[in-house]
Amino acid sequence: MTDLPPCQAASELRRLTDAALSAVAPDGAVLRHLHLDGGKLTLIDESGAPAWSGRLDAYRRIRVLGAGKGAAPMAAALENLLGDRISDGLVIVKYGHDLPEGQRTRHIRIKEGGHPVPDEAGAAAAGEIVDMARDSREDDLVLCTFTGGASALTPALHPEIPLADMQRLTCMLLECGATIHEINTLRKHLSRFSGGSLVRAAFPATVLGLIVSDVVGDDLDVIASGPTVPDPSTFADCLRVVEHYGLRWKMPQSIWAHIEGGLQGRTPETPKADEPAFGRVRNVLVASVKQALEAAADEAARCGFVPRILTTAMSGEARRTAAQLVAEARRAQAGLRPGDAPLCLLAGGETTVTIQGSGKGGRNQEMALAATLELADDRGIDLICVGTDGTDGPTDAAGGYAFSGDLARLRAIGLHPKESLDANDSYPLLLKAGTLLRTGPTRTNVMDMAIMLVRPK
Ligand SMILES: O=C(O)C(=O)CO
Repeated sequence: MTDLPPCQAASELRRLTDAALSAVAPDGAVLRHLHLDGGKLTLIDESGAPAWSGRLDAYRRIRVLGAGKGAAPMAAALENLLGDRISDGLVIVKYGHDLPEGQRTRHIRIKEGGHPVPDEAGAAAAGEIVDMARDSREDDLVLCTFTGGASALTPALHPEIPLADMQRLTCMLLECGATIHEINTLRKHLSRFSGGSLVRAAFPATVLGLIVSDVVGDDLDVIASGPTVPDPSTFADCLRVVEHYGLRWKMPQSIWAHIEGGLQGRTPETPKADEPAFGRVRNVLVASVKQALEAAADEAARCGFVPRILTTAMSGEARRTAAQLVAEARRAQAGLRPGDAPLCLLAGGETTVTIQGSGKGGRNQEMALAATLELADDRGIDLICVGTDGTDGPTDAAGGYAFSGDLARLRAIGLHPKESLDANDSYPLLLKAGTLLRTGPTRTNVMDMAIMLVRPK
């Protein structure tokens, strides 16, 4: 692998990225929102105000239940905070996302399951969590930790739906272009875990939900399919998704029969906001891409840049979004005079890639490659595109860099950026160019970030 181009921008961009990632580490996020003071536990909401507090000795049992790619460090943080006061717990993570040896939890079991396609291990563990929730009493406190990835990890399916059918439906949903809101509308109606069902199972216990967002808009009912959140969606919404993507005659019969049962009032709806169990629940968003961008912006200001957050809802086809970001950077640059402080423009969200080729890459790598092509004749604009979970697409990279004027160098070393982009083959090119970003798995997930540094021409 070639070394990174000798570019100050690369180390500046990496520094801002690291600041952003540490701000949304899920363990730190838990500890910012739960305080223990003289036996009194307080949950702090998004605005910094107390959302709930209670004395630990008022509870017979304190249990931790959760799922998601970043749920293990959250569980560890709860154990560090509450120690032996935690009676037991079970958290499901994606394979490979358990805690490292030596940092394992003592009271909370961590089990691994399949993601993005659910598997037997996830189904068994999710069923076990639902059973634990059901076993709750009024004097139990249930602490729930959820991050992205949890929906696939918790297929506690209604009994008439075989796991193989859910696996087939998951593949169909992932391939048809459905949004996460649409996919999770279906998931919420198929699992006894999701769409507020965990709260229904745990009633009359007190439930505190600690949630890390990997969803544009941070809708709590959508993140992880909202196990502790009332479900505003209905079976009629499921039907709309099924019809919109032409799935009615392709989808497994058992799943259609379940939805049809719901439409005809034979299958009960998911729990809604007026269900009494939600009177005993507090949910708090403990980390989101907004916090990540704010931390990067603060670090940028410390480094002498004038930061500006463009959006926390970046979306669209990766290569087009990259072009829009570059256009925004050029507009900002046009307003700079020599000697002005450089700018740092930040965007968070999640783009998509319509796959046309058979190459290797991910959303962020495609954005970086598309931006490199865009920036051929520019000067003073550099950017980084980062998947905050550290694994962009099916690769071991988190994303990539794009430096203005770098295209000529890439061509000189025999690379063909346009052809690689068209083949969705960004990974090998960025690797050879030395512009691939590798962070390793970060154990958090607040979607993607693009950070641009803009200097006067
Ligand atoms: O539902 C999930 O598991 C997601 O990844 C989105 O939060």
